[in-house]
Amino acid sequence: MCNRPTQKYSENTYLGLDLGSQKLKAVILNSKLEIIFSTQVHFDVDFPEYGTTGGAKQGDNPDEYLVNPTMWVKALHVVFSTLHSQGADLHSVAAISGSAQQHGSVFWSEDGFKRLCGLNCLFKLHEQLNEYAFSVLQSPMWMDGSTGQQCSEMERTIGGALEMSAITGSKCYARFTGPQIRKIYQTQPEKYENTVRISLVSSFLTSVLLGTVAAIDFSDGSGMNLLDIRKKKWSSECLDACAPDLARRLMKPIAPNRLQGRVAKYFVERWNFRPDCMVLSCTGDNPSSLAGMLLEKNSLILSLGTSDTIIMHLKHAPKLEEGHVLCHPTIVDEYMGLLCFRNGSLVRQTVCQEVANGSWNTFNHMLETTPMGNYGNIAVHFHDREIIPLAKGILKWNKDTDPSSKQSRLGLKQFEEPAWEARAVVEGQMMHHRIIASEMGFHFDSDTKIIVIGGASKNRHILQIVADVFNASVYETSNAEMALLGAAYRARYAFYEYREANCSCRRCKMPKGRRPKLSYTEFFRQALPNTLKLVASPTPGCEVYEPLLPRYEKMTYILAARTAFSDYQIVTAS
Ligand SMILES: Nc1ncnc2c1ncn2[C@@H]1O[C@H](COP(=O)(O)OP(=O)(O)O)[C@@H](O)[C@H]1O
Ligand SMILES: O=C(CO)[C@@H](O)[C@H](O)COP(=O)(O)O
Repeated sequence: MCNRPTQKYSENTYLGLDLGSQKLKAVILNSKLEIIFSTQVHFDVDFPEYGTTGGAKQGDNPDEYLVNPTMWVKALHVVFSTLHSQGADLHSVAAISGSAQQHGSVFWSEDGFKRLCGLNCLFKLHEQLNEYAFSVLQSPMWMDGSTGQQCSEMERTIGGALEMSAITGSKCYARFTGPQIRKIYQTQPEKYENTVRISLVSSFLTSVLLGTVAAIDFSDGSGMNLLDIRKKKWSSECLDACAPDLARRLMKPIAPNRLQGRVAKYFVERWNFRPDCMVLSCTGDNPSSLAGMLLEKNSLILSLGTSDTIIMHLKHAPKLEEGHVLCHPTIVDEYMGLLCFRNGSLVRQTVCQEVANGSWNTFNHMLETTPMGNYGNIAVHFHDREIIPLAKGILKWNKDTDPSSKQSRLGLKQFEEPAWEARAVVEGQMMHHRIIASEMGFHFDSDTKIIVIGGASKNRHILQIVADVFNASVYETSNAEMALLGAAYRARYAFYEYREANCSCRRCKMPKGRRPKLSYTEFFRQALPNTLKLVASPTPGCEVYEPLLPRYEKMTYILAARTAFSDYQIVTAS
């Protein structure tokens, strides 16, 4: 049923959305930036009809991870309906923004484009943006690692991995959208031909809110191997190396702080949004987490969501061999560094299931009753093909394993105690994160602050291992949902900027450069209390990890060599 808009609301509010791997979450903040409404949809649990595990379905090839985009549309409908039925006054929402898993893509058909522009409030969103709206119904999502061939082809055309990284901030990575688009173009050419627009998951979210296809923002656009991150334009060489007639399908990219438009009439008529409700570009979940934090020097964010990621602020864009440089989501012409580890929460969850019957309490008890260093028992758990290094498999060593022996390549079948398995998975992951972050140039010292966010950051036992392995203090924020809050904060700041630009008071009539407009950071430094809380400090004796780090690294080399060899065998066999 369509609603007739009411015109009164008590205060302006701000809506943030986060379309993560496993859930769609929403939050409404009041003018004091307090959460007044929130809701979420958990895909695996709430939508069993889509048959997802961890928010995706495996394709024919074990490295393929796919999502039917109509699931996300349905989730959006359910989230808005729930907020409305909770009694949220959606007429008070002055601005909306969102965050979404990075790299995934959505392929709009011509029919879908028309349906999006003509949404009818009498029907549900997913009754209109259904299977006819998308030319590709199995969209690749960030966990997909099946485009090794396309990565090599694109890099070769551009002049090598370093050249690709110099332009786009990253060498080609299998989950990045450019190689994924190339794979669709090569393997399903008729579907590519029938695609009028391509969105990232974040710009798909913006598109549904706007009722037309939205531009891709620079920050999330940096995760495609297509954007020149310094010139802030699509790189014509990269587009040509990817697929034909791509610029039209992607449209011009846009600054993350640019307003994309007003909310679609559909939302006004169906859920009583006000017609002038502003829609700011949605962006990737990692940039959005950075927007949710005011990071100090020496701090890095460790996000323990579905993936584990490390996020840091960079003033300039270094040229890297591994890892990613992205355009900063809130500071023009600055950058962020990102490392992503595919084997994060889902691996911890699997081991928790195996050794503790899925109970985090039992798992935590196991962590509590085992010592730092785990008596020398180390495990590498790359259940899925890891991103850095490209390696898949599980390898376990104990203190007696000789790295130069033949046996070290096979490792142990299992440890003697289930509790050692529990500690080994978490310690191994954190050793891996530390090694790769150091290789990327992050210098850990006694001033280092690690700020943890994401689903697993509520687990204090895991956080203690983070503090010990990194030998650094670990802080949590009062709300671990930083990507979600970052979205709502960006909406809040966009409304402030808009007000400042359009205010006609004497102060605001001053010539531009003299107006004391607050930057994003200044605005939130004033508006937000310091929410960081120390939750774990390194335990005396944590130097025990120093000799374990090179052993762990050696184990990852063994798995990487094994993976490269089996890839080589597949290529030569075909
Ligand atoms: N108490 C806990 N201990 C460890 N991990 C947890 C705990 N609670 C939730 N998690 C993990 O958090 C993950 C989800 O994190 P979240 O940030 O919500 O995901 P996303 O944003 O990627 O959809 C789950 O896969 C789960 O394993
Ligand atoms: O691929 C990346 C970053 O490069 C992932 O971090 C995705 O952005 C998914 O995020 P989560 O759902 O795991 O938080």
